[in-house]
Amino acid sequence: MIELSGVTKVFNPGRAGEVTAVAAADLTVAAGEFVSLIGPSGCGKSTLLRLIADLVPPSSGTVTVAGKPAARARRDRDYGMVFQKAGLFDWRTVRRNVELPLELRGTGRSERHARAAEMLELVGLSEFASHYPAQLSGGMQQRVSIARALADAPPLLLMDEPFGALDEMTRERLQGELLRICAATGTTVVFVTHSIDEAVFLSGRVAVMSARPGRITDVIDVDLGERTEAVRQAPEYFGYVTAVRQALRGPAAAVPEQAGPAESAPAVRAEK
Ligand SMILES: Nc1ncnc2c1ncn2[C@@H]1O[C@H](COP(=O)(O)OP(=O)(O)OP(=O)(O)O)[C@@H](O)[C@H]1O
Repeated sequence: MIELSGVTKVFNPGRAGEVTAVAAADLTVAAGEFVSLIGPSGCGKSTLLRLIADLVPPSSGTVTVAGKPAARARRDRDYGMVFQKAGLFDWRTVRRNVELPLELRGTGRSERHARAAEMLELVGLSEFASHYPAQLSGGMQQRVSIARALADAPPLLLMDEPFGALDEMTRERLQGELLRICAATGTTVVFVTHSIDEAVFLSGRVAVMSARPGRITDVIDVDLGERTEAVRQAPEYFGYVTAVRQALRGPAAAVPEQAGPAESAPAVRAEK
C-alpha cells in the first residue's frame, strides 16, 4: 500500500533555517496493516505522514501509495486524513460534514445521504446527524472526523495524533472503535502518536524514529492477537511497551537490569 524508499525532506535548503526533518527513510506498509510512527517531539513524524499524503514533496527518494506516485494517489483521493483537531466546518451539520468528500467527488445526493448515515452508524453518532459540531464533545467531533475521512472508502487512513487532545478514557474507547472500524472496512492505517501505550495497543508494527534528523531506527512487530480491553493488562503487552521504550531511548537503554517485564519483550528489528 505504501512504499517509502530513501525519503529525505529538507526544509529551507541552503537558506537560514535549513532543517532536515526526515533522513533516508525506508518503510513498506502492506494493505490492511496498522502501522504507528513514534518518536521524540520534532523528529519528523508529521512530516513523514505529510510526505505520504503528498502535502509536501520529498527532497530525495520516492513515495509510492497504492502502487502509484504519491501525487497521483492524492489526486485519486486514495487516502483520508485525520488530525489532532477534528477540523469540522462549524456551519455544516454533522451529516453534511461527513458528506463533504463525497460532494467533492460529485456523488449524487441520495448516495451521499446513505453513505453518511452508514458512516455515522459506524462511529455511533447516528442520533447526532443533524447537530452542529459545537454541540458535540471533543471525542464525538473526532469520531465525526474519522467518519468523514472514511466516507468515500479510501483504502488508506493517515492519522496525525488524532486522539492526542482527548482524556484517557475517551482515548481508550476511540482506540477500540478505530480498530473495530478498520477491521470492518479493511482500511490500512498509518498513525502518528506520542504515546507508547497507544502505539502498542493499536499497531501490528511500530516504526520508531530517532531525534532530528528523523530516521526510522527500528520497526517492532507487535503480535498481540485480537485487541480486547484485557490486552491492556497482559504481560505480553507490557513487554512490547518496554521494547518500544527501549528502542526510543536507543541501544544504550537495552540493559537487562532495566528491562523488568521486558524479559518477555520481543526482539527489535532494525530497518535502516
Ligand atoms: N513547513 C515547514 N517549514 C520548515 N520547517 C518545518 C516545516 N514543517 C516541519 N518543519 C520542521 O521539521 C521538523 C520536524 O517537524 P514535524 O512536525 O514533522 O515533527 P513531529 O515529530 O511531528 O513533531 P511533534 O511530535 O512535536 O508534533 C521540525 O524541526 C520542524 O520545525
